[in-house]
Amino acid sequence: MAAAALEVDRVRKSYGKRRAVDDMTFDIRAGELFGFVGSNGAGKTTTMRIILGVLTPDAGEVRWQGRPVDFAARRRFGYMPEERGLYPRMKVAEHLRYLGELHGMSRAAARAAADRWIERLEVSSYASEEVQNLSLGNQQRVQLAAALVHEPKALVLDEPFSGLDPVAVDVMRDVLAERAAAGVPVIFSSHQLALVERVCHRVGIVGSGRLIACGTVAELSESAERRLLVDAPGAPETGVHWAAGLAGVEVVSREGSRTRLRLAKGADDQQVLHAALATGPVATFVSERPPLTELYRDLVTRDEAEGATVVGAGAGAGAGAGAGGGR
Ligand SMILES: Nc1ncnc2c1ncn2[C@@H]1O[C@H](COP(=O)(O)OP(=O)(O)OP(=O)(O)O)[C@@H](O)[C@H]1O
Repeated sequence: MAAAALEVDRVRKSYGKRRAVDDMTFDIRAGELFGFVGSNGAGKTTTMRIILGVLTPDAGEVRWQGRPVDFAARRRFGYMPEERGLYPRMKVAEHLRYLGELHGMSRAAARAAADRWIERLEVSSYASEEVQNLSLGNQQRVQLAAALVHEPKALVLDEPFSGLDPVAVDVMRDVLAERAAAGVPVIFSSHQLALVERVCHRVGIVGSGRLIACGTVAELSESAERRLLVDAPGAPETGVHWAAGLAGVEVVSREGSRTRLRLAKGADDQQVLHAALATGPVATFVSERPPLTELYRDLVTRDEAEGATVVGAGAGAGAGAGAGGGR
């Protein structure tokens, strides 16, 4: 297990009376793709701006490799802001070279890096165009190149996938996975939960400024209601279902002899098996993991109903929370 590279420790930020980020604690490990998800206004952008030092927290701190993040460390981070931040009238290649030099690269190194990323992100045909003449999706590819050009040690990306076509999504995903594989901790926010589930090692779910859950999707699903898929070919396909009336068991869907069931916490799956066997042989009896989209809905709804409950590995833990979260 890689050690925490970037730690967000009990960070708070208010705008006037509104608490935008409240006691936010999590870490991102070297080589990890960390998905940062949550409803609109939950506090993701504010947290990422604090990581980058664009905003100062009211309390708490951000650490890089165990030390409070300072200007020198931040200079080595790559950032893709939500509002994007390219100069519209600058030419693509020129812009990337300029940003490389701004981050301390030599002219030759900045030129080589700009050329490399232009090619990797498939915007070569626009290298001499002004940024403003590119489509929004292509501007976004350039924006990613801008975050990468100085070979950052950590990547913080605010909704990098929004508005991209499917091919561009694949390019973006591959580049982020490559960077992570090279040891770079990568955090990105997104509302595309299926994508987050596919690409991220761990996920942090934010609700009302707090981290309400954090871990691998498998870990997050441990706190959710269990699902079973049961195929009982001998059971009648119409009429009262064989699982109806079992304590804590809900029939979610029914397709021929196959049934999907939801089990409340503490419900006994053996009683389900007995009931299924009572109809004849059982062809399938497997636990299913709900997709992140459903886990997210359950966790956010539960959090809103219960208040400050924190679930999952590392969520809300104290400084240096490196607990749990295997891949
Ligand atoms: N400059 C600001 N002044 C006042 N309130 C702000 C400011 N920036 C953010 N907020 C408030 O802070 C809260 C968190 O906003 P933030 O942009 O961090 O959310 P988010 O999770 O990134 O949302 P989204 O998914 O919509 O981008 C919101 O209630 C927002 O209205």
